[in-house]
Order: sequence, then structure tokens, then C-alpha cells
Amino acid sequence: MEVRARAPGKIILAGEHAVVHGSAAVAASIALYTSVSLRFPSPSDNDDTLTLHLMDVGLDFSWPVRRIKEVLPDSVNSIASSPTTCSPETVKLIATLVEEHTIPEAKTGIASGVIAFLWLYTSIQGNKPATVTVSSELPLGSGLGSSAAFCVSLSGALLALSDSAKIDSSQEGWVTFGEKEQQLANKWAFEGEKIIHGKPSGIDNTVSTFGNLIKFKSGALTCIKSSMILKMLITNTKVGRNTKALVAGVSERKNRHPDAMTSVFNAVESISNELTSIIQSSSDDDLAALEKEKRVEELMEMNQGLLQCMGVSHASIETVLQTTSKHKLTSKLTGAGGGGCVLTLLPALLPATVIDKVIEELEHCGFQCFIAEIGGNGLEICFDGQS
Ligand SMILES: Nc1ncnc2c1ncn2[C@@H]1O[C@H](COP(=O)(O)OP(=O)(O)OP(=O)(O)O)[C@@H](O)[C@H]1O
Ligand SMILES: C[C@@](O)(CCO)CC(=O)[O-]
Ligand SMILES: [Mg+2]
Repeated sequence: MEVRARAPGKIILAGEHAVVHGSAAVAASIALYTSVSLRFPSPSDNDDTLTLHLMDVGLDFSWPVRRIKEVLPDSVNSIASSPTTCSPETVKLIATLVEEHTIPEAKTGIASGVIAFLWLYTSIQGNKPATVTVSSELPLGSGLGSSAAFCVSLSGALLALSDSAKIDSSQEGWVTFGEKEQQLANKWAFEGEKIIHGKPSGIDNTVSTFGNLIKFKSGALTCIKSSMILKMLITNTKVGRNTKALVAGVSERKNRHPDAMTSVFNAVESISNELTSIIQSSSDDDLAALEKEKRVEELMEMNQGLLQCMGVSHASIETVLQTTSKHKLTSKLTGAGGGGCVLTLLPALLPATVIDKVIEELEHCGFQCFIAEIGGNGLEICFDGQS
């Protein structure tokens, strides 16, 4: 029996970090996916191992299921319908399973993803042997929600072959879960994100599960219907960073300066709310459309300034800001910052020659640029092995 699941990455248009502290944020899915395939061996395969292939980092992990039972005796019972937080003690136990494999020094960040995998796998599928393969079109650890896409696609595949999700496996091509199953996959993915991020807001797994353009605040999402073309250039500075450390850094700054940081988070909330109304408002003529673009640019600039206040910008991000501003374009970091990706709004009437020139200059700095489609599908499942 085999199933595949895929889940998209995301960009945050406004509100990263502040959203962890209760402010609203605006995010959109992008058409770059992480895919997971899950296959249970047939009895004749005589295979008693759980194997994980991580194609993007070229690492393979494999455990005899009796070893998993030894370390995690509770994993004999699946708790698929009740998303549960992995306790710090269980994280430590799972880490011993991960440490049985050698992870090269440069890839140690992968360990938290493997721990999240083992928690989701054993909670949803118990102790069955299986082969799980993960591959992604997203750059890992760059602010485009690779950890969420990993957790959502994994939860989707695991639930699709569990008794907790009712889904017709005879359907062909990519299909979406029903609302109840989507909610369940999203909740499990959030539990995985907690292992990777420490204190996630839930915005990344939510937009990856449901797709589209959303406003998110304190765990609740509102779908946004955009009435304007939002074309974003994404620049990957290729400076590696870790969301968990950046989120913890902002919390420490908040502990040191509670009043000032609360004001910063409140300002971000106003930016997200204003951005939402601008994106949704209808524009009667080209002038109004142009005016809306200018306002979005101004809000992006203000949000970037506040992210600098939070201490999550980086020299490489500043280089992108300076390079794009020479062409009168506005940029802001997206995701956790500290390197990673930067968004630049490409106005609807911007000549293609200018876009080419900006990309050339950014790539000359060693960055990688791409334009991704915004606001597409969320989590999807495929049973037929064809699509
Ligand atoms: N395709 C993948 N294969 C293996 N591990 C992955 C994959 N995608 C994500 N991960 C896990 O997620 C971690 C990166 O998550 P992190 O939250 O730091 O960055 P991000 O999600 O890309 O950015 P952001 O959270 O700012 O949007 C990796 O170190 C790894 O543990
Ligand atoms: C930095 C952050 O706000 C977004 C990361 O994409 C963290 C989170 O919301 O979980
Ligand atoms: Mg992440």
C-alpha cells in the first residue's frame, strides 16, 4: 500500500515573529512543495524496519521496529485522532534513536526534523514497518516554511493510511482531504512544528495545510480574497539560519524590554490589519490600483523596520534592500529572518527589463532569485502513483 502527500511552502507578507506574541499576520502559500511517499511492505517483503529517506540532504535513517518499541513502549498504540504534544522526556528518548545514526556536522539541524518524524509516525501509525521518502522543491531553513511543509505533508501521508481519515483511495490524481481531516493533519503538523521551532505560532502549518492567502491571529485563520495582483520576487540570500533560535532571541528581547516590544508587536498588528483591508478592497481604476500598490510597499517597508527593531535582520538582507531600492522597489524579509529569504514587490506595470536587471544584480551578489505563484492549493494526497 502506498500513498503520496504534498504540502506547499509559504511567504509571510506581514507579521512574522509578532504573530508568535499574539499579533495578526498575513501569509500566502507558494507553489513549491514538499512531497512525502509512505509505503507499507507486504508480508512477503519480510521487512521489519522503519526507514526514512531524506532526499534533500542525502541522509537515510533506519530502525528495526522492535528497537522503536524498546525505546518508546507506548508507541504500540496509535493516537492518530488525538494530536498530542511530545513531552521533553519523550523528545530525549527519541533523540537517542536519532543519535544511533551519524549526522554530519553541517547537517545537525536535520536531527529535530527526524525527531518530529518519529513522533508523528509512531503517534499516527504506531509500530508498523514502512518506508518513508521525503523530497522538497523548497530551500531548507530559508524562511519559506520548509519545516511546516515537511510536517504537513508527513501528517497528511500518515493520516491518509490511518483509520482516522476517511478518504476514498480509488480517486485518481491529487485530491484534498475533507475539512475534518485537514484540521487533524494541521493539528498534528503543529505538534511536529513545536519540536522543530520550539514555540511556533501555527501560521506556517496552517497556510501549508489550507493554502491560499490567510490572515492568522492566535491560532485562528481568516481567508483573504485578494482583489489585487501580488507579484513577489523571492531572493534567497543563502545565509543559513534556524527559526527556533531566532524566535527564542525575540522572546528574550521581549523579556528585557517588555513595554517597547509590546508596542512593536502592536504596530505590526496594525500593519497586518491595514494590509488585509488594502488587499481585499476593490479598485475601480488603474490609479486606485497604483495607489494600493504604493500603500502595500509602504507597509512592507514599515514592517521591515520593525523586524530590524526585533533584531532579526541581517547584513545579507540589508544588501537585498539596498539593491532593490536602487530600482525604487520595496523589500522585506520573510519568515524568521537572520538570513534566509527576502520578498520584493514587483508592481504590475514594472517593465520586464527592470525585473531582469534587478535579478542580475542580486544574483551577482551570490543570491538566488525566483518568482513563485502565490496562494495556491494546500495539502494534497495521491493514491494512484501516477500524478
Ligand atoms: N525536506 C526536508 N527534509 C528533511 N528535513 C526537513 C525538510 N524540510 C524541513 N526540514 C526540517 O526543518 C528544518 C528547517 O526548519 P526551519 O523552521 O529552521 O526553517 P524554515 O521552516 O525553512 O523557515 P521558516 O520557519 O522561517 O519559514 C530543517 O533543519 C529540518 O530539520
Ligand atoms: C518567525 C515565525 O513568526 C514565522 C516563521 O515562518 C515563527 C512562527 O510564527 O512560528
Ligand atoms: Mg520553519
